[in-house]
Amino acid sequence: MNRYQQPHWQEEMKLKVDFNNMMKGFAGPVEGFSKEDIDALAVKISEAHQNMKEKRAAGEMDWRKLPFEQADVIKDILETAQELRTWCENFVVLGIGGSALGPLAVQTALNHLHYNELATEKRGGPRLYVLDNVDPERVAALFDVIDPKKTVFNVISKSGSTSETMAQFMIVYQLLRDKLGNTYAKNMIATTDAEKGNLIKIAQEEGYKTFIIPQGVGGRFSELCPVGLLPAAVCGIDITELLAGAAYMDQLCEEADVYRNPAYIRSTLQYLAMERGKNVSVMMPYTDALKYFADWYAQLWAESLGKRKSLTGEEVFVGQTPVKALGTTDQHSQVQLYVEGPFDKVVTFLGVSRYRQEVAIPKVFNHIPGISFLGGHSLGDLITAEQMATEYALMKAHRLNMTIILPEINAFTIGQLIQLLEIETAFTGELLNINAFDQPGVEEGKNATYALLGRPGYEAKKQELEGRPEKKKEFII
Ligand SMILES: O=P(O)(O)OC[C@H]1O[C@H](O)[C@H](O)[C@@H](O)[C@@H]1O
Repeated sequence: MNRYQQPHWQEEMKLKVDFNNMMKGFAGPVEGFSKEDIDALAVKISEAHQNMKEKRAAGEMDWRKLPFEQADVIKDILETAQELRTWCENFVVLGIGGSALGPLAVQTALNHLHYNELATEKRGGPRLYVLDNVDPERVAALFDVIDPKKTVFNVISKSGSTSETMAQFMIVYQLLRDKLGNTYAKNMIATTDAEKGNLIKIAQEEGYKTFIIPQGVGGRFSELCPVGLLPAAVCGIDITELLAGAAYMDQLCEEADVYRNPAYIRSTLQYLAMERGKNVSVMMPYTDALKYFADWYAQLWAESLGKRKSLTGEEVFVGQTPVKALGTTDQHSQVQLYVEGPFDKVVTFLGVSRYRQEVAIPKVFNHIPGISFLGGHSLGDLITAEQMATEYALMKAHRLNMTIILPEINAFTIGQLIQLLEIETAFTGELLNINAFDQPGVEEGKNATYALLGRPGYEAKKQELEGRPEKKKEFII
């Protein structure tokens, strides 16, 4: 029996949403929304719920099945991870966007925060590197610090054709062949679509271990399939707990009543905020462990909701610009803007009730009142007080904000958070009447890259790129 079936564990580890001033009457002054505002959307909400059901039945949202229906895949992942942990010192993800941000977010949340700096015997597993760019300096620098023979490269691409990932793959392929000869395939794992793209074909021809990204699971919704589960398992994260947390949240989000469904209520409030011109959604965790969750959320929210056309073809130009912030760090950088700048933001804080480790501030310098008040508290007290103070400052300035509270950071709560934000994003897409699962704006850029690099068959596209220089610009200054 896994833990999501245990009621005490569920309740104790359940994520909570504090609406701060998003809802009138809950707390604080006036800016938030009333029950009447929400109830006025009752028809829309019930249609959106119905549409979600239909899409799920049609297999368009199979990421919701991931916490429940992958027993064979999980077995394969766990066995592979166990074998790799006996010899692999570095596990390198080659991927970008949805094929990189989830592994990075989960790793940072659930493994040691200075993980990659620890000696192997203390870590009890390989270092994880997520190479999500084609910056030549960064790629070259990786090869300075890893021994390719003791490294496994996990090339991840849903489409199997993303230029950045394929370029990285080609570089690693050559490197491994040069260093390891014909045995190189054991250092390569491919995670991709069962049919689409070049990667699956190469993987099969070259004999790589392969994991499949299921149909109906788009890149930015793929953390809980082998995309995220394999790197997590290899690095010692309890993926069963991660999935149990997601399953638990998924069940809570089956609820049709908006007031009882955590994803629907957050979606509805965001939708109302967008209607009032709140075009920016800030995600601000008060823990370094969730720093990269803000990056993962940024892609999820931006690509899913930033759309020109509605489902019925009208030009709507909707979406909310996601902003990544970190508490307390960005209190000293961005919060001035949030409190006094334009009234165009909704801030979501990610708070933690119990930090996994505490550090006491010693009672020293008692004769200096300006700092002696800190002595005797813990850093956990300080960061929590600063989070509450920022919520208060925003409320006082009538700025919309809400808080998702994790009882503590563990695989079960992280699984919940992933599922909550994915369902919230999909449901917001329904409220906005747009397709939350495509990204036509990005495809255009991908095609333009092919054209600029002269990929055969894209000459026609190249012609379309009016005004784009075909050669590197001569910079004048
Ligand atoms: O996983 P891949 O097919 O390589 O795609 C990687 C990324 O490519 C594009 O930028 C898409 O807009 C993203 O949604 C996707 O996550």
